[in-house]
Amino acid sequence: MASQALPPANLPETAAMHDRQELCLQLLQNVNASHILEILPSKIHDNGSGLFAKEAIPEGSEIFRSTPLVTCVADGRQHITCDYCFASMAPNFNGIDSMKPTFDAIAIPEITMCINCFTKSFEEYHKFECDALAQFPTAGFLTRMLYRMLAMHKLGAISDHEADALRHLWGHRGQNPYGVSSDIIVTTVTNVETLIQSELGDEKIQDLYCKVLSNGMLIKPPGEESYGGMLDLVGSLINHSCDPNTVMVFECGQLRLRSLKPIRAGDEITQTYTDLKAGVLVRRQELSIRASFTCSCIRCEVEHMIISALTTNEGFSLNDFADTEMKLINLGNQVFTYTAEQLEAALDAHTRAIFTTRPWPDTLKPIGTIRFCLARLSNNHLQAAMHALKGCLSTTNRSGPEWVDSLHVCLLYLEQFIITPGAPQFGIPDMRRFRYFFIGLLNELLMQANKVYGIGTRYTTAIVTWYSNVINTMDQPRPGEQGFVRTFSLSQAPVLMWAGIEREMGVTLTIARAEAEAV
Ligand SMILES: C[S@@+](CC[C@H](N)C(=O)[O-])C[C@H]1O[C@@H](n2cnc3c(N)ncnc32)[C@H](O)[C@@H]1O
Repeated sequence: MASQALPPANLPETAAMHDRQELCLQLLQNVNASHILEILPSKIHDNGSGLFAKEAIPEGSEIFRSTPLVTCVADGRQHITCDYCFASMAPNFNGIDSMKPTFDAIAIPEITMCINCFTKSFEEYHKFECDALAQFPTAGFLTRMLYRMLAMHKLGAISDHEADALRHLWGHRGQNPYGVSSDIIVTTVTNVETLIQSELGDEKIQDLYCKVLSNGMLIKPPGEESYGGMLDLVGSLINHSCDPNTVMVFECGQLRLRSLKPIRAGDEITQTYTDLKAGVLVRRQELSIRASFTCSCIRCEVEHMIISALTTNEGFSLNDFADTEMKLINLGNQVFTYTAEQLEAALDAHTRAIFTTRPWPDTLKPIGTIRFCLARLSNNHLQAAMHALKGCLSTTNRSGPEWVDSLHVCLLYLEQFIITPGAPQFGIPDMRRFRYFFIGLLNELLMQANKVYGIGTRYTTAIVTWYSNVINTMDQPRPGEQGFVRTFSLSQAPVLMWAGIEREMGVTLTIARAEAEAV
């Protein structure tokens, strides 16, 4: 049912979602939940709401599926990705074919769509959105989501309870949500109002824009750049932690929320709003700019203590450290403007500027990311494999999406080396050992990906195909067969030694843990 006024004014502006329990129940009824959930005052911060588990949820399970209120393709991908179903013409980053959907696209001004999707989107919003966006081709994805929501509102595609819920989400108006200044918000709103000819008026559109900026989330397939953005009403109620207990997966046009660890009845459900491959200072900076808060989760507090101790021992300041980390991240972002030698020299210069007596510790972020950059730039498969392995094993955090991502990228480099090893060199373990190490890690990737993303998703299906192709070429014992765990560990030791990685940074396979528990 269409709402004529968005949103109805039956509560003060400041009322949080949990103050409207009947609305909360309606929102939760509209998602396909596998576990009982509730919306209550957040335990993490003051005033706002949060999503809570009402019953225990095991690790690696689906919590709910929801169709987002609005989705939108990412900036720069408008001409290669369908702006309705997200099918993509772009090659995916790892070249696994089953991850690449195909479609018959039609290009309309500023975006591309599958033929069938065009008809559906025309009815839902395109009728009004298309001409408006053609006059504002530089609009970023969050602004395009605002256009879309206003077009949807005009066409009656936003229900009363959705409009009501939008009203009670946090918007950070006046606090530069997503780092967007008040001036830009006003200009954007004036543009949108003229182009879409919404009858809502400045104030309500500004409010809605701030809610889009504060609650819009990225759609990011595993291991790839973001495809787009979405606003999901229940998803928007999930607060941030740098040690989150859930992950959002976008699959078949739907948001799937999955548990990353066991969640007890009464626990608040959390997700990350930031890249967990960054260190605490950069994460806090990013969260403060984009989401207007300082994270004080346990992981942040512990990491902060470690860095503070380093600053005292090594004689540099927290600001020096944050600046250097930013410089290293920028090196990684501009990786293709360097040669491997130049990148190594820049890494060395930046880190020596603060760590004068010893190298940047291997487990301190963002060294893992830089090692992957070195792997990318290496024109020698052996060097690339060594850098990638060091990058992958530089973290002690061995679960969740970041670990899946690291394992995946590392395995691509190891596979290249195994296929084209080059002339044997002194100190390199024999290829048989390398293969056992590789298949053990690939099996680990499969098990971790199933847990994080769920069995049968596009990603895990592609990993299954990869694993099946490789396993056929392997000698026995294979993962799951008697003797494999021992063979893996005998193979891992010389590989780590060759790469100069401490033995204790090696991988304990999930199947090894299961085997040990069974004894
Ligand atoms: C997407 S909303 C989350 C739901 C929000 N609590 C509500 O009631 O609508 C994001 C906002 O919640 C607050 N928030 C989320 N996680 C937080 C955290 N860990 N610490 C402090 N504030 C947080 C911030 O104000 C952030 O901009």
